[in-house]
Amino acid sequence: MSNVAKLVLASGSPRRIELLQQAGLEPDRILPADVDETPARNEIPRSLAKRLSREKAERALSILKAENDSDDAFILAADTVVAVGRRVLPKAAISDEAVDCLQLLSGRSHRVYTGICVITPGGKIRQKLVETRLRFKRLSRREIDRYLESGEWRGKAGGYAIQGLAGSWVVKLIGSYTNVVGLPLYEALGLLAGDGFNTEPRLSPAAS
Ligand SMILES: Cc1cn([C@H]2C[C@H](O)[C@@H](COP(=O)(O)OP(=O)(O)OP(=O)(O)O)O2)c(=O)[nH]c1=O
Repeated sequence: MSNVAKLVLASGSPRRIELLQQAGLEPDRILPADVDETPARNEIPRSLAKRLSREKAERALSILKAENDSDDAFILAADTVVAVGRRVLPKAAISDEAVDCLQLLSGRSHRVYTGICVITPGGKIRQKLVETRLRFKRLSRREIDRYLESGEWRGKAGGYAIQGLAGSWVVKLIGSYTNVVGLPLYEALGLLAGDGFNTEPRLSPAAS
């Protein structure tokens, strides 16, 4: 199957680009879509992730439409939320926020939700919500302080990045690992393929 359609990733997250590349896909265009990520009153974490992924995809669509460039585009957007019960953890911007998150996650179970949204060239909207459950080991104050020095927490939901140092804190993970990093590959490719986008990897001979 050949692809005449193009893939537009509605995200500024380098992790999402890398994950798509890992699956052998290269977005034709990257269109970061800025949306207000504040949870609505009483909004539960899974609903937030789903709503924001759709808003990001719709924002990208309106940009493409304004440029008259939406006809052959599959738009893919995602939003990742880390939660303890109904509580949504912030995307840590300052170290105090990261400390609060890490103290809360220490020795506890939590969930990571990623909402994914695909808008097809015909304007169909497909959504999925993927959940991963994790448990971290207990973190000492010293471990948290060392982690802060790494800077890996910056801009990450829940104040950690599983693909870095925090990977060694995982006692248990149930579900999709790539979901935690920001884009559940199995489900995202499934949504794209379900509407006719060719998700076969574009292999380069030197790939290792
Ligand atoms: C929990 C976790 C999150 N993250 C990242 C993925 C996302 O980039 C970020 C969650 O924020 P998001 O709002 O989902 O994404 P973003 O603002 O970085 O990018 P965009 O809205 O443009 O798509 O946290 C990791 O990289 N590793 C992890 O282990």
